[in-house]
Amino acid sequence: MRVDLAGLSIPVGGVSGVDLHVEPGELVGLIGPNGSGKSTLLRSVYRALRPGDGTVRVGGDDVWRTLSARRSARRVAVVAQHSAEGFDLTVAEIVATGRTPHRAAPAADREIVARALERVGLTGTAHRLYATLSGGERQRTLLARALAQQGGVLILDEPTNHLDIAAQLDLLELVRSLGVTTLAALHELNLAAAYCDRVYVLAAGRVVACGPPARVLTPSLLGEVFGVRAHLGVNPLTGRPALTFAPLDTTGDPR
Ligand SMILES: Nc1ncnc2c1ncn2[C@@H]1O[C@H](COP(=O)(O)OP(=O)(O)OP(=O)(O)O)[C@@H](O)[C@H]1O
Repeated sequence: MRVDLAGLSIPVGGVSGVDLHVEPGELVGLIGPNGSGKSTLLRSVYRALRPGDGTVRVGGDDVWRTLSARRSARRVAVVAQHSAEGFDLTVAEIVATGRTPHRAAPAADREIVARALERVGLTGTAHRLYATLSGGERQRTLLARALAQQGGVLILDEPTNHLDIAAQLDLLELVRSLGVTTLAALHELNLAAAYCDRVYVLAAGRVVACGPPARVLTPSLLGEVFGVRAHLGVNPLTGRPALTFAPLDTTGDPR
């Protein structure tokens, strides 16, 4: 399913005139400094924050003017920041809440929940309390809930926050392997560089660059937008683009 944002402006978050699209099956990263408008933009896509101007189309239909909240939730699923609810629920119960927008038979719902748990590798964890899980397992649970929603479009808002490096790589590998149309705000630029098909760079609410990471994440752009010195190379372990950074005003001497 395709996502198209045209002329999107959201005064409350400073987002202004954003054009962005995600092709079916693409993993697109949204990057930018703190406060540049990433979460605000995503919230308008998953119908939590009404834009002041412009359109958000998912699968060709206007999320705000044509689709009801329920129909929109059947197309767009989200793993948002601070999804800390559900501490007294089991993993399977949390994943089952992804079925809320649908009106399916209970047996069909159970089957879909089981499949979602299997896709994220949590089948054996289904009856554990969410509160007892590691950070990585919690994020995989929330991803399974989004998959159970069967939306066709996945929105991820900084999904790797607070995860250790293994859990970060594990989550992005998993998201990539799903092949679901995904728009993800990512703080960790090396994850964006390694896993995204394309990235959009936001600065002060506007798109300042977009394209494949190796073309977009140049030292001059990163200097301009993030105020750091950067080097774009190749990760010798994976062959994917990799960045290293230094503050703007240092010579490289760590003392
Ligand atoms: N409900 C609101 N009321 C007022 N200002 C808001 C509101 N929501 C967001 N903002 C402001 O809009 C700007 C963009 O915020 P947003 O959270 O979208 O940025 P972000 O790029 O996701 O930041 P971060 O990387 O820190 O998560 C910020 O200056 C923020 O303070």
